[in-house]
Amino acid sequence: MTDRLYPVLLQLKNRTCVIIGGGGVAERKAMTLLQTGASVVVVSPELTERLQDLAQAGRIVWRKKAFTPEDVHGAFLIFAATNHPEVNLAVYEAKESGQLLNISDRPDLSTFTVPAQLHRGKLLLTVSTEGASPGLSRKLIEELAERYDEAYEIYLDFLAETRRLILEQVENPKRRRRLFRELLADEFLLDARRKDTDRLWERFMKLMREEGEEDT
Ligand SMILES: C[C@@]1(CC(=O)O)c2cc3[nH]c(cc4nc(cc5[nH]c(cc(n2)[C@H]1CCC(=O)O)[C@@](C)(CC(=O)O)[C@@H]5CCC(=O)O)C(CC(=O)O)=C4CCC(=O)O)c(CCC(=O)O)c3CC(=O)O
Ligand SMILES: NC(=O)C1=CN([C@@H]2O[C@H](COP(=O)(O)OP(=O)(O)OC[C@H]3O[C@@H](n4cnc5c(N)ncnc54)[C@H](O)[C@@H]3O)[C@@H](O)[C@H]2O)C=CC1
Repeated sequence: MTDRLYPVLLQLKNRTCVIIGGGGVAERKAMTLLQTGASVVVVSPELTERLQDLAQAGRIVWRKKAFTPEDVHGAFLIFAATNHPEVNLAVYEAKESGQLLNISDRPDLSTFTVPAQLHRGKLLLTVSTEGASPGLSRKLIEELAERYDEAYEIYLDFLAETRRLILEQVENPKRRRRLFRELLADEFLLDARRKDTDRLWERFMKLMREEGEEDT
């Protein structure tokens, strides 16, 4: 296997992301980009209603025009999402070296494709089929959404916080590892599901006490 795609998670805060096209696909990309804190620019003579609202509210910048090569200037990520394959190819030609480009109808020419995604607080699940079936990616994410419910948001916040405390307070590496592993026991998730944060923290304190005793 030497043609695999490599998954990465990009930090986009305040980075300029330029979307060429203002239809349904552009809208979907804009919505997920906005959640990252990216600066979103949309180049298109027309926009969907939702994109128009975002432009009006100042959440995206709208360049109301047909694409010209200088539109990609300064972009960290570029999305070519017009309904004209020749325009999407012109974006490909305009791309400067080092810029990352997604072309909605040409995964073969794209530097990256976008997976289907599910966020549960700090937990992110993604599914990709290397372009074989975006519909299947979406379907699998819907299945995962049932299994990995909203409780994971509370659970991940708890794991993040306890991890911080353990790294701060527990020096013995063996003990640390044991604690991290024990925090993955089902009962913590079940408490999170009951939204019982008091109980979660009681359990954690008990665990810390017991672990401390084992070492002495
Ligand atoms: C290669 C890729 C490039 C990219 O966009 O990055 C690409 C390409 C294409 N998509 C097409 C169609 C559809 N795309 C979706 C949905 C999504 N498409 C997404 C990603 C990707 N789509 C990348 C690969 C991802 C992977 O590997 O799995 C998702 C996951 C993420 C996102 O877009 O944000 C998002 C889930 C949204 C969600 O979770 O809600 C649906 C279903 C729906 O809308 O319900 C359909 C109709 C059903 C079908 O066709 O299967 C077509 C044919 C267009 C035509 O008919 O002409 C092409 C072009 C081609 O295949 O060449
Ligand atoms: N990646 C994906 O998930 C999917 C990809 N597709 C592909 O994505 C493309 C776009 O799909 P939709 O958003 O549904 O199309 P759409 O027809 O709803 O929107 C196209 C947009 O492109 C704009 N546009 C047209 N010419 C332009 C130009 N010269 N410069 C700038 N903007 C221009 C139009 O104003 C319109 O806003 C199609 O090629 C389709 O094959 C379709 C469905 C899903």
